[in-house]
Amino acid sequence: MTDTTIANSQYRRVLLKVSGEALMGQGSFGIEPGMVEMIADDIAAVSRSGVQVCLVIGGGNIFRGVAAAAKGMDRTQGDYAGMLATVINALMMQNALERAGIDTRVMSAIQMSAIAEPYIRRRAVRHMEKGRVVIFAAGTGNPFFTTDTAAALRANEMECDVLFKGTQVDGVYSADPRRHPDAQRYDSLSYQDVLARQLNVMDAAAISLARENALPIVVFDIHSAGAFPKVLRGEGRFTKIIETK
Ligand SMILES: Nc1ncnc2c1ncn2[C@@H]1O[C@H](COP(=O)(O)OP(=O)(O)OP(=O)(O)O)[C@@H](O)[C@H]1O
Ligand SMILES: O=c1ccn([C@@H]2O[C@H](COP(=O)(O)O)[C@@H](O)[C@H]2O)c(=O)[nH]1
Repeated sequence: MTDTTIANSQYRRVLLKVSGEALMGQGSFGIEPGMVEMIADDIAAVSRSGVQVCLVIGGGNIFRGVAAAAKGMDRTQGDYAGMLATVINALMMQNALERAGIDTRVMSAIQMSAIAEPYIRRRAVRHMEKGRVVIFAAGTGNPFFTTDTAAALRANEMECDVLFKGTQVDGVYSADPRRHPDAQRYDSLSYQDVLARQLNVMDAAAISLARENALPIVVFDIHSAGAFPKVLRGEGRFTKIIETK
């Protein structure tokens, strides 16, 4: 069934960055299938409304190169392992979306022809025009980056209207709210504010890439059912990062 309130949304094409960590649900590692299903149902509702959707999924629930490097692993090798973690998450999400009746394609930045299409920009656009949800896997394909940067990069390439970052927190705060419970949440901020105040909700490369194309970023908490359709309608708590004159 089409949600007409979403169908009337201001957005034509959007990229949702799904936190890898969110897929853990109540756990502390890996994937809780119920959580993937819940997020997939939300994505399905938005896709059915006619908004074109593409996804980048993090890998922090499985592997982060920087954490492995802190324990002595070669950073580059660790980053490749992290990118493979995002492929696992992408396949899980593809399966959940298909069970929800949504056509999907996984496109990987690292060639893996048995399980995913190679990333080709024009093909990705075409898939979305046909109503398929495209899941971009393996980040940028390069070490020393994150999936936030991959999300900003693909959102620019796909000419998305907005990048939604669905994460653990309900917006950008004056300091990390997990460590500073008294931190203040912002309703909106400029790219420059985020960079200058070192508000580490996203890495600087991602913010800079978004600023290049004046791509708005909306940070919201993805942990509850209906969170994605709700933020798309401009409801609930979130922070918008935009260019301010
Ligand atoms: N100023 C800030 N405002 C909001 N969150 C912040 C801030 N500084 C740091 N954070 C932290 O940033 C985290 C979100 O970014 P992070 O890259 O860790 O996760 P993610 O991208 O959602 O997950 P993954 O890397 O698994 O995909 C939040 O959980 C929060 O603790
Ligand atoms: O372009 C990229 C994207 C990711 N990585 C590595 O993968 C992990 C998981 O991604 P998160 O953004 O942390 O969820 C990341 O820590 C990197 O190790 C990468 O190298 N390049």
